[in-house]
Amino acid sequence: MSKIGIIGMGHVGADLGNTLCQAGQVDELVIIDKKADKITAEALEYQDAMLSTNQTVKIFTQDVELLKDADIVVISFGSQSIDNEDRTSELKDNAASVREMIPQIVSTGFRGIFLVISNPCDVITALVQEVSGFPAHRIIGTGTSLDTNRMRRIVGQEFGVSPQSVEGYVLGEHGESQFVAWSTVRIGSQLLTDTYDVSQEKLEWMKEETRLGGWHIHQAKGWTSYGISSTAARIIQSILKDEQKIYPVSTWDKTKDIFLGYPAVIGKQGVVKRLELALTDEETAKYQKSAVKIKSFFEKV
Ligand SMILES: NC(=O)c1ccc[n+]([C@@H]2O[C@H](COP(=O)([O-])OP(=O)(O)OC[C@H]3O[C@@H](n4cnc5c(N)ncnc54)[C@H](O)[C@@H]3O)[C@@H](O)[C@H]2O)c1
Repeated sequence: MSKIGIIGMGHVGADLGNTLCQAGQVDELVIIDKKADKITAEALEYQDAMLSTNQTVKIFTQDVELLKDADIVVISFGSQSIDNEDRTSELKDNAASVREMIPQIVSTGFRGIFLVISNPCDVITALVQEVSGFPAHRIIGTGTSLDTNRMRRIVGQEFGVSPQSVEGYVLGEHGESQFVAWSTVRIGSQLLTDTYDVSQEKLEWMKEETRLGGWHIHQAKGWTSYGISSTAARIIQSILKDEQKIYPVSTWDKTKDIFLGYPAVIGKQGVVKRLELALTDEETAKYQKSAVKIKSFFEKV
């Protein structure tokens, strides 16, 4: 029996709930939002849609107490204040929501895993850990997993291969200081920078396109949701099925004492272990810069 809670059922939370229901990925779903009418409507929509896909997921609404025995609680609340190209503009409102909601969830006796999507993702993940008091391995932010998918899409397009055959990671902040760790990027099993005649300008352009990936979508439709909800669904599956798959999630780095995007093995217990990448000196410096930035925002909340 698997049970997932989603707190914050806007574009992202609602899409995630739909993804989980359509795939029959969970047995029970508890959905919570400040907007009670929207929650009622989403529950009805999920039930209507599941008739066509022949899935059965029990939907519960607006009851925090039911999270007591949930496997995972997803944090996807948001504020409307997101500024173009600055995810940190949501910090004040989302930090207030963490302080309002996390103690309520913890006081139910919940002992599962928090999966954090809300922005600024790394800072909110760190705050959820601090407020919950949970061990760091049970707090996971989606981190740079979506950015990594965007990088794979762009590299695949540029080099004429399926993005699914592109491996590698975007690391650091899910935000402006993120970077592509080119020392990890492979097409097939071949290192991109060794195998292809690729200029520094081209690498820089692909990195910028990756960073701007969310904003291109955001500018046109006002939000992004399918990419992050399917990414979150994959992480949820790795936890529920103890798959031990590797995702570049926002995870606690003990040497930096903060959460930021780095590949980790994800299983039933949350973060099983972090990889040990052999980054170049330049990449190590960029990772450090991201850590300093996230920490400085964390210290403000
Ligand atoms: N990590 C990523 O890669 C990624 C990608 C896309 C969006 N996001 C973030 O996800 C969050 C949600 O985005 P969205 O587009 O769904 O926003 P949205 O504005 O559509 O929805 C936010 C929802 O949260 C609810 N809410 C706010 N405070 C709450 C609280 N204290 N308790 C319960 N519900 C609360 C609101 O009522 C609203 O329904 C934002 O922070 C956004 O920046 C992250």
